[in-house]
Order: sequence, then C-alpha cells, then structure tokens
Amino acid sequence: MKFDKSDIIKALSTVDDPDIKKDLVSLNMIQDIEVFSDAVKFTVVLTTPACPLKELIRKNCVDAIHELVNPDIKVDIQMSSNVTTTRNSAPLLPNVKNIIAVASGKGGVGKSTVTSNLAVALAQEGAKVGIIDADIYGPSVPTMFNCEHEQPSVKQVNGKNIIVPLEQYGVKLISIGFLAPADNAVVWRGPMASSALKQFIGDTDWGELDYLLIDLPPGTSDIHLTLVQTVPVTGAVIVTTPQKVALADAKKGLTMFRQPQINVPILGIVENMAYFTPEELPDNKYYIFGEGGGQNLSDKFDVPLIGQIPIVQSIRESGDNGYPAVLKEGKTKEAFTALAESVARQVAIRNATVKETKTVEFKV
Ligand SMILES: Nc1ncnc2c1ncn2[C@@H]1O[C@H](COP(=O)(O)OP(=O)(O)OP(=O)(O)O)[C@@H](O)[C@H]1O
Repeated sequence: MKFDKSDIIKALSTVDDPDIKKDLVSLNMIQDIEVFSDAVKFTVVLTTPACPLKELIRKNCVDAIHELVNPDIKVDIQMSSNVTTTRNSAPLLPNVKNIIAVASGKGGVGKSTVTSNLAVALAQEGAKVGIIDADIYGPSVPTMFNCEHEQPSVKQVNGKNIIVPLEQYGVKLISIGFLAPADNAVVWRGPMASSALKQFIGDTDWGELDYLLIDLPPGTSDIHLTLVQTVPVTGAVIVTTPQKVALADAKKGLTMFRQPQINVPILGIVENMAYFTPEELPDNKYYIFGEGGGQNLSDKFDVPLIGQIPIVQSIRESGDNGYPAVLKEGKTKEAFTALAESVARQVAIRNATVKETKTVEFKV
C-alpha cells in the first residue's frame, strides 16, 4: 500500500460540509494529518461542539479515503471544534464569538424557558455559554437557574467597576433581576433598563464565549433597539406557541429584525408548547394549541423551524425549581438538545454565508 499526505488531502477535498456546502479542506477543517504505512490519522475541526452531523462527516471522510486512495487504509479521526464567528473585530465583546437574541412577539410563550434550556444544552455539548436576561417585564432567569438570592460581584479593572457574572450549570449569567427585585423590575423601563443592558454588554467580564444569549422582553421595545445599536448581533431566534395570536405577534418580531436598517439574520423559529405529552405516555402527542403553526410561519418567511418543544408539566416545574428540564434524562432533554444542535448549526451556516451584522445607527 503506497500513499502520502497529498493523496489523503486530495480525497478529503471531495468531502463537503453538508451545511456549508464547501469541502472540508478549503474550509480548513482538516488538521494534523499523520500518515503511516497502512493507516492515517487526522483531526476534523467542526464549526461547533454541538454538531449534529459529526457521524455523517466522519463516515464521508472514511468512505472518500477508501474509495479514492485505498480500501484497506485504517482511518483514525479525532473530532474537535472551533466555533465560528464574524465578530472578532467587533469593538465590544470581540471574544464573544456569537451574540444570539432570543425574542418573542407575545409574552408568556416560554421565551425564558427556551433560553435557559438552550443555554444549558449548548454548555452540555461543550460550548462556552452566557445569558443576559434583559427581560425587564419578567426577568425569570434568576429563578430558572436557582440564583434569585445571589448577587454578581464587582471587580476593579483599570479603575473601572466590572461586573462578574454568576455561573450556574456551566452557564455564565447576568440578569436585570439581580439589579431590581422581581416585583420591582418594571421600574427599570425605558432609559434605565437600556443603560443596564449597555452595562451588561460593555462592563461585564464575560471572558471568552462561543454563544451569548440575550433574553429580550416580549414584543418590540427600546431594549431591542439598544441591543442592536450597542453590538453586532449574530442572529435572532424567535420563540412562539402554535396559537394564532402568538403567531401574529411572532411575525411582528420577525419583521422587526428583518427591517433593512436593523438587518439581523433570523436563525430560526422555535415552536414552544407545540403539543402536549402526558408524562406517563411520552409517545403521545396532543396538539392542544393547534398544529402546524410554526411550520406555516417558517414557510411564509423562509426561516427554518429549528425546534418543537412539547408542553410538559416537568418543564414548568423545573423552571420554578431552578433546575432546567434539560438536566434530566428523557424526551424533554432530547427536544432541547436537538434545538441546541439546530441553533449551533444555523449559526455556523450564517457565519459562513453572511457578513458581520452592523450595529444600527438611527438618525433622529
Ligand atoms: N414547554 C413548556 N411546558 C410546560 N410549561 C412551560 C413550557 N414552556 C414554558 N412553560 C411555563 O410557562 C410559563 C411562562 O414561561 P416563560 O417565563 O419561559 O415565558 P416567557 O415568554 O419568557 O414569559 P415573559 O413574557 O414573562 O418573558 C412558565 O411558568 C414556564 O415554566
């Protein structure tokens, strides 16, 4: 058997990343190739640790080498990841690779529940994750992460006060709820809330993150505008329930991000409470809020439907108890893990196909 490194590179240049639709060699995803007499070893650097296509990519690499070089070569593939970004020259938070706005048109559709579980699911896959809870009308992240009674600390850096986020279940957190007691939070409306968000972005020690999720208030508000004026946002995730009223409001949220002067890419739609599943009958699905609403919205706006989360009593209980449902094995964990993989995948596609988002400058 006679082959060298260039034969391997040639074979691997026929393998495409299934989402980005470019070959792994041009995408610089193949590294550390070592060639032995009857074997080859190399690393595939994926665009996210939450890559759902890992096994497919592995198989395609092995098949290409066997078909194009020699069918008897032993192929040893290591998988690692390096989350992609378009933000590395951003003036604020250049070490945060992706900023993801989580928005909903209507209140109470489960935006904070989705944000919390999505963050933990991404962290479980090995990503570095943070949340900014900017929902002034109902900052529920402290409850959902069981840190209602804690306060982030402050440290001095070059004479400036810098907030140190809390960390729970592998996720760094900061919430408007830490600054004002829950029943008081509404007084943070308007300029005060906007300046708090700016502080969470500009004066907080986030370190290096792969994904920073921003839990926005429902609807469209000053907070949304402050966000897009302060930092380039990688993309937005829209959470809705299947009901007509929720979908109508979700459309408004979606349209806001798509306005030409805002122009934040929509990563996808999450349909929460998509169907009811009784705990004792985990395979039964009852479409109590209607069926197909999320899919219709996705078709109409040409945005992927990236998750369908059932309505399950334990999701509510886990939220109230401060222990996100994704931490427990079962169908719910599967749904949130699948959502995390879809979000990570859409971010990778977005970063490979769309330029950096620009911060919005409004002229009054
Ligand atoms: N899939 C689900 N199954 C069961 N309960 C859920 C589910 N999603 C959310 N809930 C519950 O619904 C309530 C509202 O959820 P959540 O606070 O996440 O909504 P929200 O859209 O963030 O609300 P707000 O408008 O206050 O920002 C919570 O009690 C939560 O536990």
